[in-house]
Amino acid sequence: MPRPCFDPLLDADVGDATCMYVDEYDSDENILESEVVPIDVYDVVESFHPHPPYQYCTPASRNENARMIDNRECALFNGWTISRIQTANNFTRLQTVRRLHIDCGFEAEVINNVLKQYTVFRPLRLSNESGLDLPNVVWADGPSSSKPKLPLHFAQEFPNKLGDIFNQINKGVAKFCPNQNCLTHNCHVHIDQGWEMYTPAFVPKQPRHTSEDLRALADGPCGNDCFVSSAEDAMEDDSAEDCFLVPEDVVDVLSDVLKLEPDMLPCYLAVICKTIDRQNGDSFKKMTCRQAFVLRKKMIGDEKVVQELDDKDAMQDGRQTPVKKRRKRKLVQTKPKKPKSKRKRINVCSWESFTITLRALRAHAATPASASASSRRHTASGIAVVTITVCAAGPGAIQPALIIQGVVAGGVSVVRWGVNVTRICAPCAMRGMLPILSVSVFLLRVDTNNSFLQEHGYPVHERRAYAEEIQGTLIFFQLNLLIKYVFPPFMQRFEVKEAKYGLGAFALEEIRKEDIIEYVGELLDNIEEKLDHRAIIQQHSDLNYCFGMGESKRPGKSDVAVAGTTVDAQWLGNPTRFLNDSKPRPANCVADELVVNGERRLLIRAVKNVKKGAELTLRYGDDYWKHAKNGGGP
Ligand SMILES: C[S@@+](CC[C@H](N)C(=O)[O-])C[C@H]1O[C@@H](n2cnc3c(N)ncnc32)[C@H](O)[C@@H]1O
Repeated sequence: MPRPCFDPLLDADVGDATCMYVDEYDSDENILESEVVPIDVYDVVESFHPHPPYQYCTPASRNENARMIDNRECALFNGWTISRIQTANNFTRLQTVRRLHIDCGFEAEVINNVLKQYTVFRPLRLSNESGLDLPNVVWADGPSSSKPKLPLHFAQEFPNKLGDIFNQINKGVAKFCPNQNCLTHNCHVHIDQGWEMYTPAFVPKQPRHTSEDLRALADGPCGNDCFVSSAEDAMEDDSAEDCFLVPEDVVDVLSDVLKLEPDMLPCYLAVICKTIDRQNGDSFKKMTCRQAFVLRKKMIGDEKVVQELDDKDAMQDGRQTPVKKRRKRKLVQTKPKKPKSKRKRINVCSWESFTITLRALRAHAATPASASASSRRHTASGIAVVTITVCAAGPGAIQPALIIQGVVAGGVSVVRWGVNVTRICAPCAMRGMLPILSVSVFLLRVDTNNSFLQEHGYPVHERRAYAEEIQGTLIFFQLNLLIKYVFPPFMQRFEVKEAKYGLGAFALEEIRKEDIIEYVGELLDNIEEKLDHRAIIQQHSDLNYCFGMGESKRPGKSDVAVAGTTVDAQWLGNPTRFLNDSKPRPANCVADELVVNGERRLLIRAVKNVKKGAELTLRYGDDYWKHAKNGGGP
């Protein structure tokens, strides 16, 4: 029955059309309470189709994957802009259309047909709630056929011991969200869809080589006390007394590393253990390759290796060819090899663009233990355990193709990446997919004697807090890099190398005026909270990668406690983090702030042509240096 409707705002009876009755009933269906709620009514045109609701996983660093597509890569839509990129809106629209074409694979003609009805194509994204179907956006009504679900068998259960290195690593790995737009571990969208355990957990590797195999594998001794040159003493290795001189904490590190890389050459093991800098009156300076060799032998046990390999053979024989004769292994003492000239040490990665990332990793591993940018290559006491997940990814495709794991010790990489990444990317490209390299990095700080804290005189409470955080604890961070056509255009054009002030970014080819690259990093929501321990590291290392947005667009200006106003490239970033201050000369780049798809982003834009080999620079501004003078850090 129609009831009169009184709008308290209008103080008038407005009839039935603009209000709704909300009634509460008792169990006998009598109205207990009735409320009249005014409602807004809009005329809906027949052609209106509301955009279906969708959800993003909310990334911690939403701008991480925003590769800007320039007109050389995609010139198709240039005519669509009113003028050259001048305004944030124009820019956003152009980027959006280019992504539709390049990243999402829509034909230019299809996009054109949809958009040509607009004189100037209208913003494709009007607000946070409406807009564009970007790749990897998870739709509320479930993934469409073009967005394959991650198979559930990726979920793995594994036993964990508290305090064990694998426990620590796996805690971080378990909830890593595979979405390239998402850097959140506990991303509820993916977890809701049963993707919690996307990344295979770290499990201890089984050794495949006996000690003597390792001697045979080494190309030659790396120095006088190398385990290879001491092969003649091999028989006495078991009772080698100098191994008892290795302190317990160093032995613990060795034992942890052996769980990750049981077949690592003792010379590399020694490098890692050497990074534990014991000053304060302790006589132990470094582990020798021979000590590492003997300790490995004691920990792993050659008989166990042989037994396990035989068991594995037996299992395979049982499964595949019952009649196949089992190959018996024997423990043999190999003859010592003739020492060759000094072995060429480590060739980590021949894939140049990836080396940049590795360099950054090494810097991370080393930073807290070093006093300045220039010395950090030499003083290092960290181990980074690196997982690289290579995903074959097209629109929405998120299946990891390969996982590479390894260890990077501060200053020295001890991983030999067994896989040429281009090989993996090639088939993706052939299938018309965009190869995406997604990198997760786990940095394990090993600073068991707090030496750097003591050295730098932190007050006791801070020391404890900091030590708790880093000592034997996993500092977990991830990098998601979108790599297209194997070499990402921006990485190809930059080179990070030694500059006047630490590392700097140098042009590998001429960079033209108005060329752009995004400054990416973690988008910090609450500066005061999140910069807590960063401040210590920044102050200590004298390096600050925070870039303030809003009023100030300079690195280091990070004291604005407003959501999303600082991009911190300390742990996540691209080579723009290495742009140094041009002072006192004018800079060749400036930073622009843009709102792209409703999110604040920073672009570094060349303001003049930059010649090949020249350093790319910015003006940090006086505030930055005032800040640094007053104790550095944010
Ligand atoms: C955003 S980082 C730039 C990359 C840095 N050079 C590195 O090695 O990682 C900013 C830091 O670089 C150093 N820096 C950059 N420009 C400088 C300049 N003109 N003079 C002195 N130090 C500078 C300062 O330590 C500053 O905190």
